[in-house]
Amino acid sequence: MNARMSAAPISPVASSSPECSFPDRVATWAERSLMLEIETWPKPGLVSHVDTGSHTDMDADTFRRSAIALRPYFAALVAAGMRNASMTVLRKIGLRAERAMLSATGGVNTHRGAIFGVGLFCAAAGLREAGLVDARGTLGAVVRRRWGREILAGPRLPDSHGEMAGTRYGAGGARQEAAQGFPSVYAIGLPALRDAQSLAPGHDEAARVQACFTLIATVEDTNLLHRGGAEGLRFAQQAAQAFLDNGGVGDPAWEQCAGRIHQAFVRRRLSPGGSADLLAMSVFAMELERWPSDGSTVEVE
Ligand SMILES: CC(C)(COP(=O)(O)OP(=O)(O)OC[C@H]1O[C@@H](n2cnc3c(N)ncnc32)[C@H](O[C@H]2O[C@H](COP(=O)(O)OP(=O)(O)OP(=O)(O)O)[C@@H](O)[C@H]2O)[C@@H]1O)[C@@H](O)C(=O)NCCC(=O)NCCS
Ligand SMILES: Nc1ncnc2[nH]cnc12
Repeated sequence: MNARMSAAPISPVASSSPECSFPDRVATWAERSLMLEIETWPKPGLVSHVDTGSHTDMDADTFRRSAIALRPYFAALVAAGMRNASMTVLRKIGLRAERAMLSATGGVNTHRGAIFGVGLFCAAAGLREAGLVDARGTLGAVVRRRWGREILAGPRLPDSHGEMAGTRYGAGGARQEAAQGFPSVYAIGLPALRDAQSLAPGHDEAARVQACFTLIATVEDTNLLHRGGAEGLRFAQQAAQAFLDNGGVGDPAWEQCAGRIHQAFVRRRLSPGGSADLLAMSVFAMELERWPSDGSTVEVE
């Protein structure tokens, strides 16, 4: 594998500075996870530091401005989790974050799903740090146990792309993924990241590409259903699976192969935004789910 140097420097995680609070440390990593997702190419149909994929209204800088704007809201979600806040409270913070996102992007929806998913992971990190739940549980398990029922019962956005995909195709979307504890992160994205990084240490961008394709091959992404219907979702999943069956990033010609698939998505205007968010969440979990140093294990359900 030959990794590509990121085009833009990623701000160093401030976790080493002693005066940095726990919410700030987690928010720094949440912002960095969104930045690393953008600094990954090729991601079929998606925006990266190389090109804008299937989009004409947003580019890498749009996402970077959004990620920077969201950082204080991720910190607020961590702090809310430390206070054992309800989903109603988290939702209010999330809606303020969405307004900040739209202000930073000139009205473009870059990260609504990521505000929800990464935001829930931030709140779960706070709840776990406060000792209010079993420290051995994953962030996903904490989300499922503490807020899963409220997420499913909570208010819905009747005209959202996700709701329309749910009504038309029966897709569970982001809400179902969250209520189940983000199985796509723990059973698909995170293992793919770890396996690829162990095969080729230091080639982190290639590992993120591998994880992205692995997610697209499996996730019922409502963005793909919104833009391409059931046929578009099937095309995307089969194309991603073919890349993996051919060896993924372990194949010497992987970048050319992945680039061709990227262009095939662009020709069809397909954009797996949900898989992009789940990739960012998998990167986030890589840091937050470090195996405890005392040798005990993190409970992965
Ligand atoms: C709970 C919500 C996430 C609402 O979800 P819902 O499904 O009702 O509607 P959407 O607004 O469509 O948001 C879902 C977004 O989640 C991502 N996603 C899709 N499939 C999955 C999946 N299987 N698992 C996980 N996540 C998934 C995806 O987000 C990304 O794509 C975005 C771009 O979206 P869009 O603009 O529609 O796509 P385009 O193709 O660009 O549109 P056009 O150009 O064609 O117009 C972007 O959002 C990415 O993040 C889905 O979009 C949540 O919205 C909600 O209720 N929020 C309220 C606040 C809150 O509760 N916060 C909690 C804080 S802890
Ligand atoms: N890189 C990306 N491109 C398009 N939509 C996205 N949603 C989240 N990340 C994205």
